[in-house]
Amino acid sequence: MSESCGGNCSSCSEACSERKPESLQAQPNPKSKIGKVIAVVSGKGGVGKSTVSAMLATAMQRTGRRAGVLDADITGPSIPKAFGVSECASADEEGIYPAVTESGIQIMSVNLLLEHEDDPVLWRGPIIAGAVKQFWTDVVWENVDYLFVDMPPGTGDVPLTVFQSLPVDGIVIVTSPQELVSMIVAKAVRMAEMMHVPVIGLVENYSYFRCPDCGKCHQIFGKSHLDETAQAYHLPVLARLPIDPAVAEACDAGRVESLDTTELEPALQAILAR
Ligand SMILES: Nc1ncnc2c1ncn2[C@@H]1O[C@H](COP(=O)(O)OP(=O)(O)OP(=O)(O)O)[C@@H](O)[C@H]1O
Repeated sequence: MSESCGGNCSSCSEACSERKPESLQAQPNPKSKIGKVIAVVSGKGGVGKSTVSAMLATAMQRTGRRAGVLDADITGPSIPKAFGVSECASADEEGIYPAVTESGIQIMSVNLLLEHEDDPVLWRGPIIAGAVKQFWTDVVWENVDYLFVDMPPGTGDVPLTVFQSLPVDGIVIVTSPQELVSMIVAKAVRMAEMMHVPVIGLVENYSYFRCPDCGKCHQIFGKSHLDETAQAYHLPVLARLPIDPAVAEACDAGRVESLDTTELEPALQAILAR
């Protein structure tokens, strides 16, 4: 240790034995109060990750706890539309305020900062990652018990930034039957291990379609391989959601909060057990 050591390793380049490992975690806005942070991830786009994030937040809000959704899917933001929120976020010298949905869920998305929601976001990776970090550091999350982070698909810049900068308490992996599920889960599990974040479990979307006439279930995308994968990685299957035209309609119409979330109850319980 140098004689002039002030105990601040971040402003010192000396490789002394007292050097403390630096945390890359960002401080939230001083006005924010956030309980647990749950990341919702998928291997590729379109498997229903945003829908599952929105439905989990809806289910959580229904328990009387306060939910929030941080839309980290900057180039494909779908959270405001699913909740039917179109007004811009407001801001003052204390920070940016999330939009609040009909049932009181706080949401923040790049779409709430754009003049027109159909404006494309043509930013490079580091800028996108920086914007997501700002959704943590600059946004005033008011007493959110569970903040769901709708991640962009895959393992790029943004997921890395989220796992390094936010204190993520657990990951929910969303898959679909037609994916190479074992590879997708393997990648997510490896990423979670490297980031020291526990995986809460797996949600399979588009699992089956129940015929409205005869009630028979059809596996439209073929046989699911989720059970074998879940066993191999010692992970629980938290839910299997059917292909349901009502889900697509509700999300398109901005009424995700009107959906029945009973099927997600085991996922909710597993999250609450964290
Ligand atoms: N179980 C379901 N039944 C019917 N439609 C669904 C279901 N889940 C999702 N959808 C619809 O599929 C579309 C894609 O879903 P969503 O946006 O949630 O996917 P995503 O994985 O978040 O995609 P991306 O990562 O590309 O944003 C949406 O229109 C949504 O309403």
